[in-house]
Amino acid sequence: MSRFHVSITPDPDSAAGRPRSHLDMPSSHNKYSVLLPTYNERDNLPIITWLLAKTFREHGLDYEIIIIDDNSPDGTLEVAKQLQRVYGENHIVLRPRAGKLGLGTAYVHGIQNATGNFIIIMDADMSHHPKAIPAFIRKQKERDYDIVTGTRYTAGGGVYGWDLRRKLTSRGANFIADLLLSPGVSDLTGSFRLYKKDVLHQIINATVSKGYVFQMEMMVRAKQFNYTVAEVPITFVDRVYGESKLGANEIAGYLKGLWTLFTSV
Ligand SMILES: Nc1nc2c(ncn2[C@@H]2O[C@H](COP(=O)(O)OP(=O)(O)O[C@H]3O[C@H](CO)[C@@H](O)[C@H](O)[C@@H]3O)[C@@H](O)[C@H]2O)c(=O)[nH]1
Repeated sequence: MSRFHVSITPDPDSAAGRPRSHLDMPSSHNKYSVLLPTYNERDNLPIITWLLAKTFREHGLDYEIIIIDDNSPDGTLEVAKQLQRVYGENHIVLRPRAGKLGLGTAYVHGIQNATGNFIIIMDADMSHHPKAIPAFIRKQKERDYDIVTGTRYTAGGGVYGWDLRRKLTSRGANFIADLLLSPGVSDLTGSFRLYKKDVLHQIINATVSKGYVFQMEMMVRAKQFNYTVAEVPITFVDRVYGESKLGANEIAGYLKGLWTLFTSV
């Protein structure tokens, strides 16, 4: 007898009598482009890529993963190239840059060659789990929302693994942004979001910030353009491998960007 035991878990969708996904139809022609900005994510990239591919495949969804690496010294790009060989060029697209140019411009760079009609933006460090993506897509389809944004700060959402300083920084950044600009979203600094591509194009063209404040400004612009925004609770789990790039410079840049927006919008 084999020493290996294979356990087959019933598909929750078919168990519930739902159609076997394409995420509950009807627009199965949709394609999802995931933008993954990376800086020193060598250890995280294979895991997140595998989980993304698994999630999309299980639901019969068309997808591509666009990796925007800023010449990471840890060799992230080499890992990305290997993953491209495994998953294929149609599923892994490489959009490297010559140096560390910040998160905001990484998204702009990534979207330029995206072929999906929907764009998903998320971190590559496993703090955003791909298993939440079906909930984003279902929510989008509910009322054909322009944007679905993940929120840590609502019932069902949460943050794990941060120390008190980091929690206060995040809460403080949200509180100040909400006070000054009130874009009507409960998690302004989160970066796990689904956009219609045309919507994201217009928002990005109007967005002037660089770095981490970019996420917050995008919600301000969405409100200006009257786009419909829905929220999905997410659990943010602090990275296990590698380090956060959110240092004092990024925090100062955030506050400066916030003030510039407040005085100009
Ligand atoms: N290409 C590129 N990628 C970058 C850069 N800086 C960061 N990244 C990538 O952007 C993602 C998030 O960066 P982290 O530095 O790990 O962010 P964090 O501290 O976990 O911050 C999280 O919380 C912030 C506050 O709530 C969020 O604003 C942020 O987006 C993120 O979700 C990771 O995939 C990281 O590799 C950069 O300059 N260039």
